[in-house]
Amino acid sequence: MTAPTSVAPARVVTADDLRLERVSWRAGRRLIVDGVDVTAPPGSVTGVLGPNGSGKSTLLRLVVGALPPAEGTLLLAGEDLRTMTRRARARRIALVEQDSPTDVPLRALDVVLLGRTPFRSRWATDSPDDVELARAMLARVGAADLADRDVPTLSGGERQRVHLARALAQEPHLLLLDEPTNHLDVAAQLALLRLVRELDGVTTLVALHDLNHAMSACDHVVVLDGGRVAAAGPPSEVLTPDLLARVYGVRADVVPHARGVTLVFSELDEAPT
Ligand SMILES: Nc1ncnc2c1ncn2[C@@H]1O[C@H](COP(=O)(O)OP(=O)(O)OP(=O)(O)O)[C@@H](O)[C@H]1O
Repeated sequence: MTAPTSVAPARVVTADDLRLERVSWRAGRRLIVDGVDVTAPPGSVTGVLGPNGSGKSTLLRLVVGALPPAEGTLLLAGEDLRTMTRRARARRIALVEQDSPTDVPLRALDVVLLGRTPFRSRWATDSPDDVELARAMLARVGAADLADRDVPTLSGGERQRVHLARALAQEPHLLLLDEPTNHLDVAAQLALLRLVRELDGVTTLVALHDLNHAMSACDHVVVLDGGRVAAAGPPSEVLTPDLLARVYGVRADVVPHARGVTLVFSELDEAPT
């Protein structure tokens, strides 16, 4: 695996702001996402946090249009996402799911080229520009050497990078990442968080379990609990020991170090050392 390189995107993309107002989604009679508000300014990184089953993935799937909201307003640069065509949404929004399909019999480069589909006419083949962009995005996520590998033969972390490269090749205005550090080793996690921070012209919504990653990578966080927003704002103001005890049921100690603070977790009833 080669180290990530800093290849600039081929085109400058203008980030869009995202506004969700009172967005809800039901599975049967159960409210899974319950009146959620999110405001993500252009170019910002917003962390979507919360315990297992709190509604993070569902919220991302509502934004990308994979699920129809039951209620609420979803605006991308002021445009109603509910009335946008699938193709128009795909030209503006890219999603990397938690476990993207892995059994497609394609080379990694071909998977990345799928990111260009919304910009091509139906029968057009890959243009040299598209291939160049796809290779640049593989390089950007440190996976240039995987271009000719068959995706089913890749490891979990390698596939994760290929799917991220596919999303970047889509040149999205809004990038949705669901647990992007899953499967990645510690160096690759840090490289990914740096890449997310350094992306120009993209607004990012990222579901994360690692709250220290949220502290270092996000401008804002939205903490979900049972489908509702429990707290929202800058991570250092939101991720307090009180909030973490209430929402996650854990004790959190805020430990200062040379580059800021780290949250150290223990079970609530564990005696302090
Ligand atoms: N299609 C569905 N039908 C029924 N229940 C669903 C459906 N989709 C999601 N749920 C339920 O909604 C809740 C929220 O799921 P979601 O995947 O959004 O949570 P999450 O916060 O992303 O969880 P995790 O951190 O475990 O990935 C869960 O209890 C899940 O079982």
